[in-house]
Amino acid sequence: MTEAQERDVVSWKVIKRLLLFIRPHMVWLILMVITSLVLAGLNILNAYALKGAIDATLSHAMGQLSKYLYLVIAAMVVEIPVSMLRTYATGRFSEKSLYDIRQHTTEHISKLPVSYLEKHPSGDLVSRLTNDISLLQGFLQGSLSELISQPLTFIAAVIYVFIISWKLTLFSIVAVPLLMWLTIKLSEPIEKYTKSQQESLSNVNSIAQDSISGLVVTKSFTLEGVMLRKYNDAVDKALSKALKVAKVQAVLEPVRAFMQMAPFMVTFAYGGYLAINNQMTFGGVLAFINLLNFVVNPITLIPRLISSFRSTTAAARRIFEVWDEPQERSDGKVFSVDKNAAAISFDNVCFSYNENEKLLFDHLSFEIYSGETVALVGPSGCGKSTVLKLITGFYKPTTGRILIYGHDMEEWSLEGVRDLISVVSQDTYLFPDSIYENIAYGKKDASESEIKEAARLAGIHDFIENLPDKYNTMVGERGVKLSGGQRQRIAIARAILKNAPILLLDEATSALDTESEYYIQQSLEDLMKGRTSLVIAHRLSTIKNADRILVMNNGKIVETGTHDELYNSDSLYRQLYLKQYQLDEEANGVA
Ligand SMILES: Nc1ncnc2c1ncn2[C@@H]1O[C@H](COP(=O)(O)OP(=O)(O)OP(=O)(O)O)[C@@H](O)[C@H]1O
Repeated sequence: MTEAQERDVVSWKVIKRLLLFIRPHMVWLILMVITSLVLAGLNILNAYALKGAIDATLSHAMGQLSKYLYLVIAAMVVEIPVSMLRTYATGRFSEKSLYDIRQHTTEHISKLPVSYLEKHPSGDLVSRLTNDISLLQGFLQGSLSELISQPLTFIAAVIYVFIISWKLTLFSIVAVPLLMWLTIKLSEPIEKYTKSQQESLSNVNSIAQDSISGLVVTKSFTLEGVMLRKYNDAVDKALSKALKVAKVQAVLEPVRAFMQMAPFMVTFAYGGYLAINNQMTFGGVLAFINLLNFVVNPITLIPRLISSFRSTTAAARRIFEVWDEPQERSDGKVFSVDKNAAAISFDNVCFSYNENEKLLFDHLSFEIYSGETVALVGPSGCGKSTVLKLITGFYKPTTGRILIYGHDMEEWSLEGVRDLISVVSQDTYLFPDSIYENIAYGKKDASESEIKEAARLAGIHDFIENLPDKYNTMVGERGVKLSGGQRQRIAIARAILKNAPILLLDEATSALDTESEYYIQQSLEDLMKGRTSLVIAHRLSTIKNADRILVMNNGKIVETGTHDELYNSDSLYRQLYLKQYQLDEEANGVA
């Protein structure tokens, strides 16, 4: 099989998969095709009536003429409801199918593992959801029904023109197969170009999204020019691919125009000759010319249909790539919380993000008991945040086990584990929604009083009440209208509302100034009461009160103890503490 043939087989497989997915709406597609065929049939009927009417007029047969007139009126009466039905069926089929495709894609994305989401720019996924789905839209709204109905119309029209005059038919469409072959060959690169054009557009989207979400940083470092250049480079690449597609389409245009005009030129010349020599009636020639549209149009549509088919295949493949990504597992059980067992236990856990890479955790073992507050410290990059990603099941240990309340993580359902955990991190994400909703996300079906109580405990209620829209105040993407401390408090209120037994704090106060940090620390300490807490603190001064401090280095726990125990010994903790103290002093001195 040649490369081109292999590509065609793959393309058909992609279209077959698309059609199988949207088969619940096939009845509307079938209706769309049937109504298109009826309309085509009516056009042929009109051509037949035209032929009859002209021949009747030329032979002064009044009775015959009125018979054909009634036929045209009857055709019109049928045509009106049928075209209405066709328009509705087209809309219903395409919109319902697109709805399903969007739903399935979004749902699949929401179930993708964090490892996939961390490796793929979100702009790329957004682009697949928007640009690629728009390409499918064009196909489903028009090209697909044409792809099915036009060949049928063509066959019906060819049969009728053959009946009128087989000689004229052969003469007029003799060059068409050659032109069709030429079209198919010329349009082959379109699929490849469209795929890379869509990939470039994804890149444009990613850069745009990153630039917008990082706008504050961009401006503060006066990097607008750099970002703009990056963006323009990406747009230029997408443009050059788009122009390549346009070039191929432009080359196809003269072929299309020739395919459209040539049969008419032949018919005028040869049909006129046959009529003058009484081998055909004038009505027959006129009907032939009229019907020729139904022979020629499907053929001239071929370049556009092939081009649409190829673009659609490229877009569908990009969407299926997402569908084929393995989802997070959804099996496992929900166990009851056994407070006698360690809440979290790492048993000889080995882990690295990428295969063949040095182990980040090398037989890491520790336990955190129910009700304990444990701090995890260690040099930057030693894997503290990764410990949290393993506890929340975002990543799996390469070897070893993680136990939650005595049960292997592998036996737990991931949702079950996550329901037991509240995470508050320095990178507080607020949804582009109201403050009320942002807190309410902590608990399904939370009542208004519960939400306000959580806000009160987080020390943010009074602030919210003083806002013009109070709890209905909208927070922009990432909560740009709020200070770091206010965002942090909303996140804490959300965690309070969730009321999970395990609390994971990932440098939750590191982004705040000392004063805000002090107040938030109070709220966090309230939140920690009666829960099992694992705290990663950037500022070691904030974890002095932890029941135990685990010091991690080179993938293992190297020291364990209270602040006093560790500080008063010759420990890595003491070194880290003193170094930070020195850095803080220097920073304050500069300030
Ligand atoms: N998704 C990822 N894919 C590949 N490597 C990663 C990923 N996330 C983190 N790493 C790497 O794993 C190592 C540990 O990262 P982690 O964020 O867990 O460290 P940390 O101790 O929390 O660091 P810090 O104190 O600086 O926040 C780092 O070398 C980091 O580059």
